[in-house]
Amino acid sequence: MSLIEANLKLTLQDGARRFELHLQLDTEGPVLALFGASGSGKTLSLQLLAGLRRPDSGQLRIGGRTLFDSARGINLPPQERELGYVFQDYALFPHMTVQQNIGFALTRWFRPQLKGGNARRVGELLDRFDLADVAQARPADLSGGQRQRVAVARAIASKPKLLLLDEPFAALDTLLRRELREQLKVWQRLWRIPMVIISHDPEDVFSLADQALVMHGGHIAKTVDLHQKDATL
Ligand SMILES: Nc1ncnc2c1ncn2[C@@H]1O[C@H](COP(=O)(O)OP(=O)(O)OP(=O)(O)O)[C@@H](O)[C@H]1O
Repeated sequence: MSLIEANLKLTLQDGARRFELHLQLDTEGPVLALFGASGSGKTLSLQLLAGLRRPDSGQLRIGGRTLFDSARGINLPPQERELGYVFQDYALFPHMTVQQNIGFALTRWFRPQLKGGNARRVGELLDRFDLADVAQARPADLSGGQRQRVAVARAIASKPKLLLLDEPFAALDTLLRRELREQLKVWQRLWRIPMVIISHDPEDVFSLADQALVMHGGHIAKTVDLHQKDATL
């Protein structure tokens, strides 16, 4: 079965500036890289998948489930899409501790305490992501690498069907980048969560993904099977 089946259109207009996005893909993943020049439409594409922006028209199915279909009037809100999102700047809640950030999706405003299986899940993530020592710290008191690990742990806490990562290594130096890339690979294998990763870095693409979607001017200009020996982007 396809992981993502999308045929989505969106036109953005701001004065004389106009951008037409047409995201058309049918892929099994499990790890996809969205690669392309700045302004080619990568972040917009991720926002359409996540439901953070509404396409003008089209259909979207993830794991066989229809999330959007303009003809049938279907548009599931982000919280019902069962997706995890790691934002470029991580977007951690500054007033919450690491533990509360990770547990956020598992709690409700009227019942903020983590109980039973959810508490165990957060404990497991704190250990796995090497964050147990900083569980009670707030994001401002963490290193860049720790913040990134909190963002990934928070995004997978509720066992999403697909994890979306927007430039997850952009804010990190080269050494840390390499280390976290290897970690992400290990986590992906461990939890078997399909992923879509935006990156400018061919090294990320080749080491993490099964398939690269090369975006250009708002559409997918080519799809590259990265398991081919002579694959080029
Ligand atoms: N309201 C708008 N009106 C017109 N064009 C817009 C509007 N908002 C965004 N755009 C354009 O949409 C394009 C795609 O933006 P997007 O953020 O998806 O690019 P990107 O590929 O993620 O770039 P980067 O790698 O720099 O993050 C950009 O060229 C941007 O200028």
